[in-house]
Amino acid sequence: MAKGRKVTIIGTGNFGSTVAFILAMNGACHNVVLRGRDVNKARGKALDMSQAANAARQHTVVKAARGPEDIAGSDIVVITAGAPRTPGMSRDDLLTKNAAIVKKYAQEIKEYAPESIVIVVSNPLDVMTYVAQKVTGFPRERVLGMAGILDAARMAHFIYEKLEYGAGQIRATVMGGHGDTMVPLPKFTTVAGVPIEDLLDAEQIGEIVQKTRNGGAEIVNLLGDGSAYYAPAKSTAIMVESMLRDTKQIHSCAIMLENDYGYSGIVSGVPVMIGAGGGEEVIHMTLKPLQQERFAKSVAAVQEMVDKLYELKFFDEEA
Ligand SMILES: NC(=O)c1ccc[n+]([C@@H]2O[C@H](COP(=O)([O-])OP(=O)(O)OC[C@H]3O[C@@H](n4cnc5c(N)ncnc54)[C@H](O)[C@@H]3O)[C@@H](O)[C@H]2O)c1
Ligand SMILES: O=C(O)C[C@H](O)C(=O)O
Repeated sequence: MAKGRKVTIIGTGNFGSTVAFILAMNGACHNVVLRGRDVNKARGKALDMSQAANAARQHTVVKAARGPEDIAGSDIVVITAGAPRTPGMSRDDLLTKNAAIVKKYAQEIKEYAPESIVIVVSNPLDVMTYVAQKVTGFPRERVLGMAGILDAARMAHFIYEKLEYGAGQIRATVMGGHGDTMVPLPKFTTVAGVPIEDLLDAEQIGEIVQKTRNGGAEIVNLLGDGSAYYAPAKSTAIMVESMLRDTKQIHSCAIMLENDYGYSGIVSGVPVMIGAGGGEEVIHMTLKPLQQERFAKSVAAVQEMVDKLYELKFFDEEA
């Protein structure tokens, strides 16, 4: 029998479970594997989702990993393990805690699924993507971070709130890091092809940009005990399905920059063409000086956290 496509989700909390559920409901692949700290919990969720797939007449089977060896043969591995922030915290406050978790699982992926494509979602997203790329040593096209699709979806929603029309037709663009310095790009944003600058005034657009930057924190404050997961999980599933179906569509993703937008050796969010090979090509847009300046600020914020990890000797073999 031909080998089916296999997607492993590491971390079976709110985010990981929701990504797995979306993939199972869409029949995105043959196998979804849940790798969690608590094997019985992962088994319970896997059974529940496999039964849901049957109800949906889908062929996807969800299984729990009993140990790291069960991730072998994965086409794609999504790392969702890590603490979420709670009210009053910034994503950056999760740096050292989540870096250790991502490092552990990146080592596991390197050993057991060396041919896989890795999608990182744990926060702070850009630094965790950097950690996963350095620890696995995979080429940059096989280590991507998910954030830009989510941030653009939020921006689209806030545009809809102002306009009260156009839902589903709004194409927003956000680049830069997934933090307070992210760079929403109104000049690359349209409603059914109409530039938003023809529909909203500068003050309204400024409010949308600010709401987009604050989109994650708004939900953290409302939930009280964790962060958003429905829109993040759907955004991740879009990336997974783009790879499985080799769509070659462009999405904003975090990737190690190599002579892109004036930077090398640091991760940030940029438009990437996604296909069967992962992030197959970084797409270069012409930025205006103010946009370039904002992007530079965002890259510098990520670089600062990466430097902190080097100061802590985090990347040394024995650390
Ligand atoms: N990139 C994005 O846009 C985005 C969006 C939402 C959430 N996130 C991030 O995703 C991560 C997960 O969020 P969530 O809502 O699923 O949180 P959650 O608390 O529901 O689940 C966290 C998962 O990580 C695992 N985990 C925690 N500590 C661990 C450790 N020391 N070792 C191994 N596993 C450990 C838990 O067992 C659980 O499975 C967080 O870091 C959050 O900030 C990112
Ligand atoms: O805001 C968070 O901490 C989680 C995530 O990065 C988000 O944007 O929803």
